[in-house]
Amino acid sequence: MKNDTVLTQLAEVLESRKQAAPDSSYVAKLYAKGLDAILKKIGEEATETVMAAKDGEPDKIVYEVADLWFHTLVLLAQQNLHPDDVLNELARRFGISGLEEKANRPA
Ligand SMILES: N=c1c2ncn([C@@H]3O[C@H](COP(=O)(O)OP(=O)(O)OP(=O)(O)O)[C@@H](O)[C@H]3O)c2ncn1[C@@H]1O[C@H](COP(=O)(O)O)[C@@H](O)[C@H]1O
Repeated sequence: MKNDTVLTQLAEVLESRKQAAPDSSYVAKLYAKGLDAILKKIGEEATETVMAAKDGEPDKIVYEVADLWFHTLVLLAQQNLHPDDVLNELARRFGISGLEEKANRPA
């Protein structure tokens, strides 16, 4: 599966969990707990990412960044935002820097 498809399909699942009973799934439970609980998870996962990087364990870094990204995706959904909003912002920034790099390149 292509990586952008993973994000899109996961976003659809996260959206569907808004209609689910709180005790039916991890994400539904997190929505029910509210914004502060989601933000707390993001803080925890960010700290775990830092610790994994300090330990210098590549597999652990990937695992913790996946947890961090996942919980930021839950936040986006809870705020009625979509991963594309972030990807579009990154693309916009990349477009600007890409143009700057091109302008600075010798002809
Ligand atoms: N990608 C994930 C994913 N990554 C991490 N997690 C959960 O995030 C939590 C990570 O927190 P911790 O490492 O602190 O572990 P924990 O101690 O169990 O967490 P807490 O109970 O303290 O919150 C774990 O419970 C993981 O199961 C995820 N839970 C779900 N997904 C995806 O989200 C979809 C919907 O999930 P459900 O709503 O659970 O069906 C699933 O199909 C998956 O694709």
